[in-house]
Amino acid sequence: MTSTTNILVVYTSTLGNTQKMAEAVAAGARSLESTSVLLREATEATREEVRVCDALLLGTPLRHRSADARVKQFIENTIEVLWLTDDLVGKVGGVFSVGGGYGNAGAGVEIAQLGLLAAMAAAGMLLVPLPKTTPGAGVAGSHWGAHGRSGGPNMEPVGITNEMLQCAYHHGANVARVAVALQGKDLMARGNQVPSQALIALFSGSEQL
Ligand SMILES: Cc1cc2nc3c(=O)[nH]c(=O)nc-3n(C[C@H](O)[C@H](O)[C@H](O)COP(=O)(O)O)c2cc1C
Repeated sequence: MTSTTNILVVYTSTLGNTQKMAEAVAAGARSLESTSVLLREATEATREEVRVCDALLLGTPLRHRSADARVKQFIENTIEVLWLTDDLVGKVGGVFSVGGGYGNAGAGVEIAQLGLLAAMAAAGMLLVPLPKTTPGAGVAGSHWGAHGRSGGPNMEPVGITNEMLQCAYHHGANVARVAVALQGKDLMARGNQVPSQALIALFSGSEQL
């Protein structure tokens, strides 16, 4: 009997574009037979949902060259605490984002995506990049993850394209494939000292660990 691989997709969205990317990412993860996929808004997702998943796909709208505050809050409430308890070591991670664009500097895509990946790396997660072989990568690949651009040349809202959604779909499928391949394996060395219960309690707030 094949076991189920749990994929958690977390995002936030105000205008709906990041939600579309998240739904495409989730559809890609669902395209594998042995996955169970949970799509959650960042303010709704719980620490327990993150603790029990095998892979986390985290998506954000860009806000002033950085992640949206709701996604940052999600990181503080979940990844940061589970970093202390080592519950995320060896889980698989991937990221996606949406921005309005504006400017050849990429409007902060790499900085924002790397910020999300840094939180995952600190927690010991295995990060899945976005190779340029990915369909749609020519318009929606940053190498770090899938990125949709919702704005036109003058920041007018034009929405994201099917090609961008296609890229998000394949990124979701890639992350899920890696998680399925690693299912049940514990590859990372252990044995370093864990933080004190007092420190864990200080960081963990009211939600039960
Ligand atoms: C206050 C504010 C700051 C923004 N900063 C950026 C930015 O730094 N880079 C960028 O590409 N887009 C930026 N945008 C554009 C949004 O990322 C874009 O509208 C995106 O589609 C929002 O995601 P949503 O459609 O899921 O709500 C900003 C939008 C707002 C309202």
